[in-house]
Amino acid sequence: MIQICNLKKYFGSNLILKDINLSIKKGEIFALVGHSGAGKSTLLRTINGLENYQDGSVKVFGKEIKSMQKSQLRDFRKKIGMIFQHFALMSRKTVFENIATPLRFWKYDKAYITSKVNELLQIVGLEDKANSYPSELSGGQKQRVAIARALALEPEILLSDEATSALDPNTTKSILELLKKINRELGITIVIVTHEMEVVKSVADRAVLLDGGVIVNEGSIQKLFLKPDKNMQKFLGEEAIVPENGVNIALYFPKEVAFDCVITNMARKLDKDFNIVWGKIEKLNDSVLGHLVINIKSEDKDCVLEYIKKTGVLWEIME
Ligand SMILES: Nc1ncnc2c1ncn2[C@@H]1O[C@H](COP(=O)(O)OP(=O)(O)OP(=O)(O)O)[C@@H](O)[C@H]1O
Repeated sequence: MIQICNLKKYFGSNLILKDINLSIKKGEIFALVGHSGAGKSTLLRTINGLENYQDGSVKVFGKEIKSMQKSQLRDFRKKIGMIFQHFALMSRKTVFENIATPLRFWKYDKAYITSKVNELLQIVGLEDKANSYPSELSGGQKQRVAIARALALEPEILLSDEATSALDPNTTKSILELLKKINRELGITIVIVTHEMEVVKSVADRAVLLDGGVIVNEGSIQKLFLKPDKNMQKFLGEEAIVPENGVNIALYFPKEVAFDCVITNMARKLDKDFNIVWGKIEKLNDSVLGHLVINIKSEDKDCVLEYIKKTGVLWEIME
């Protein structure tokens, strides 16, 4: 659905996106992740033609954005909704009118607008706020209005630029649930820009990690988080503090073995002592992942590794 090849984007003489390659499938929730200034928003905005690009290709629905005429671009943008961190609502208009704005622009008839806006209010759970003004709403409610407005023209893609960054954790959770519902029930492909790991973990199917305009990691959420590589570890700020004696082994439990009693079975079978240095279990989208670091005596290394290899648990020696 979205195909980006060898994309280069300059602002003046500064190269901001450096040879980006990625492809986003229909129906996915895809995240562009990275620290501030990594180029996430710029990359997102090339997808709906809000930013131009100097080199490479950005194809959406099979069409190259750079080669679209103005009128083609207008029709194309109709199929792509967008939401922002600060909602971008019109303060002098009611919730109803905010949501109706794109429909009025495209000159839909009155009856259709009324029924469409009411349907959208129901989807986002704001049936009782049609006549309220944005200033009378909480942050989460404002974002719901913005989502309803973004869905008004029945887009195939929804772009979300830090849509939950200004919200508290509980509101973030409810907005993410809404985005998941929209993805699942309306079949809309969603591309999310975020610097919040919790957002990526709870909704995305796949992600790319951007650093200085370069994709430094990519793949399914399970792949990125199950056994984070050096780039992911740096981004996550996870600095493992481990004992200096013996051998430290990091264990990663994929969902297939997440609930197996691997460690207690190993201790019983091998009759070896080990320390648990640290561990965590977390929810990734709809699956569960465990991560544990153990410390063993150097002389036990071979037999412990031999045992672990048979369990399906991923492992690495921490140097
Ligand atoms: N209109 C612009 N003109 C010049 N430089 C820009 C413009 N927009 C963005 N940049 C620069 O491009 C780089 C990437 O910005 P971008 O907003 O895409 O990053 P980001 O990863 O989305 O970060 P943030 O979350 O802080 O917005 C930054 O160095 C920024 O200063």
